[in-house]
Amino acid sequence: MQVYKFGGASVKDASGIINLSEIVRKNRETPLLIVVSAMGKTTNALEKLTRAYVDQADDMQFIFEEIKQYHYEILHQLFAPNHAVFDEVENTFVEIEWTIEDEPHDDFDFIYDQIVSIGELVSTRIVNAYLNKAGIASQWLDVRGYIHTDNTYREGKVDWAKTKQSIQQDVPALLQKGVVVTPGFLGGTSENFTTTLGREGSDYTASIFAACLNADSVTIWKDVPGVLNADPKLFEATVKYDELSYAEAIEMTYYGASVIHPKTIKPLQNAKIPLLVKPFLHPEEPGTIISETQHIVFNTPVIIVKQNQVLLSISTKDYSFISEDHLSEIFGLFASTHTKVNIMQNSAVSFTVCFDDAPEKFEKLMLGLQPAFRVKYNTELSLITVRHYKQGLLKELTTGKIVLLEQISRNTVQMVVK
Ligand SMILES: Nc1ncnc2c1ncn2[C@@H]1O[C@H](COP(=O)(O)OP(=O)(O)O)[C@@H](O)[C@H]1O
Ligand SMILES: N[C@@H](CC(=O)OP(=O)(O)O)C(=O)O
Repeated sequence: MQVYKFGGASVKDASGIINLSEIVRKNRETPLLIVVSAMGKTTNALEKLTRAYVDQADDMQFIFEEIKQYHYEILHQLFAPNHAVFDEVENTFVEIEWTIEDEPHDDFDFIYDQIVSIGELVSTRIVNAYLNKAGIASQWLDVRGYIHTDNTYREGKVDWAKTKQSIQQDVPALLQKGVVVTPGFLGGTSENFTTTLGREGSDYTASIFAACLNADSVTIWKDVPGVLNADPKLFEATVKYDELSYAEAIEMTYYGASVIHPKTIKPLQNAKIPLLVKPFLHPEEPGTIISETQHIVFNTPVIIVKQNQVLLSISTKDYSFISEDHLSEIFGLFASTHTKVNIMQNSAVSFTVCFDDAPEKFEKLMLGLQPAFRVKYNTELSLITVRHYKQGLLKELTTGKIVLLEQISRNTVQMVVK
């Protein structure tokens, strides 16, 4: 069997959904499970709605209406007005209505998951209905009953044993009857609440199903020809890799190559399942294949840029050395605020650390650090990582920029620049 994953960009409008159905139609020789993300930028819009609800902002209803309108316009282009999918979508939106009618309570992350998950619940119902309308037998699977997580809302941790058991129990039989369509990005707790797996987590969903079902391959359909040596939105001349090893792909995603979610590779590597990254607009092209292969010579360096970074310098107040005890206290705060360290460096009296700017986490971090340490920080920075680097390229990348921190190893250079 195979797993396909279609991201937001591929289902952003009616023609995207028609294109998806054509890709599926041409590839139905083996059983197929399809993971779909929210349409276009719906998750961003639902995040805005969650914020507006928690703040009880005046524009809350307006934001919600815009989200509904966007989906209904697409529905009208794909279905006759009396089609049953209209009720299915309406009923899903009603779940948000019920949530936002009540006063918001304290647990922002819980509220976030209950509202933001609607994006995938709606998109998959639309895709499933369209496949059936196009003559491709398809069933909708509620992923929340199959990917079991703990209750770490916004970053659900998968209970692999339970997940494997549920998926293996039901999904193979469903796949015999036709295509199975399921939401990406979501899981469910033992109390039947919805969780999300972290932003852009639908790639990970595809990888979880593939590992549990021992799939022949996973294909993620993207708006790019495959994995490129850099983000084409930031660099003009990019080169596609025909082939990558799991090891290289896991490094690239760890450093921030957003084309694949960082958690995607491990389950596939463990089960030796190849991952294909292919262009949804040119499905006949080979894209990039990521597999066990070892012997790839990198003539083209990989460039990864993470924007919106903070560089925080933490020093003792009395010029005493930064000790292991200090580091343990500092790391404790990073762990408790769920702040992932992207790069770090220490000197005698200071410890410097770079991470993604997330205002709520940053505020909590500062509150924890300020009583014991002196802290200075810079924001709006970029973290540039170059793998398989060449000296000339590093110069080119930093021309006109101030390098605030640099780290070099045999294969990788990382620079925090302003
Ligand atoms: N190394 C890279 N190769 C290809 N695309 C990249 C790379 N790094 C970043 N990207 C970006 O990833 C985007 C595709 O990922 P994403 O927007 O998450 O797709 P989807 O919404 O379909 O999951 C591309 O449009 C591109 O801008
Ligand atoms: N819709 C979610 C999950 C996801 O993976 O989306 P996409 O496949 O469009 O990156 C998000 O935007 O975070």
